[in-house]
Amino acid sequence: MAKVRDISQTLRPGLPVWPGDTGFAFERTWRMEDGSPVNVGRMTMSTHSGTHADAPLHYASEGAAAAGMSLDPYLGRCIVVDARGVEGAIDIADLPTLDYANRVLFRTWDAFPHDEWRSDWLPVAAETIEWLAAHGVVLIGTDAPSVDPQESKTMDAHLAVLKHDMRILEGLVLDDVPAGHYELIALPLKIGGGDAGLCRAVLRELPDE
Ligand SMILES: Nc1ccccc1C(=O)C[C@H](N)C(=O)O
Ligand SMILES: [Zn+2]
Ligand SMILES: [Zn+2]
Repeated sequence: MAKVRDISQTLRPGLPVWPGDTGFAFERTWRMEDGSPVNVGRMTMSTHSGTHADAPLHYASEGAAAAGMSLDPYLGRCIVVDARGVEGAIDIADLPTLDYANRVLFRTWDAFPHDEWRSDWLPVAAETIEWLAAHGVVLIGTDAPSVDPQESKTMDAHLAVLKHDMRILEGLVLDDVPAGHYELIALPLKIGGGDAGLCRAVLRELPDE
């Protein structure tokens, strides 16, 4: 049985979220201790909480919503790239050989900041996204909260993704994942009108080549 690595954040009260965005809340609305036959809960959260897939609607008013996105980009062979130590932004020079992988996941944190909001993440340069698109890449993932810097107003990386109709995963947890090739499985929730889709993202080890 091929090893499966969970690369998803745990959604929980206190989950660090984008400054000013909706915090994660969970409450039980039906309780067995109150005589209900079952326990049922209710969640309140931002669409961009935790590990998620941006929908094109997030960065383009006419873009596809989460429920309407093809699942193909979120299933298949990928390469995990260790980008730790890169200064400024992930540039083309920081890329390894991308043989046999049209999905690229970037690890940027030494240790994923599970308990604090960090705004100093490593973004992906728009030129890098253009280069990746030219080499057949259909999905870019990162352990950062965004492919653009927090203060970006021009959203250059997202707009490069839009131009080539690529897809994005953000908020991955790659601390325990060695660089290399894996099978990615990260299906976004089918949210009608959603600007993003929460994912349970995993990597499955590939058979020895
Ligand atoms: N929650 C937000 C509120 C306002 C502005 C951005 C966000 C984001 O989460 C960024 C998003 N994850 C992105 O795709 O870059
Ligand atoms: Zn997002
Ligand atoms: Zn994004």
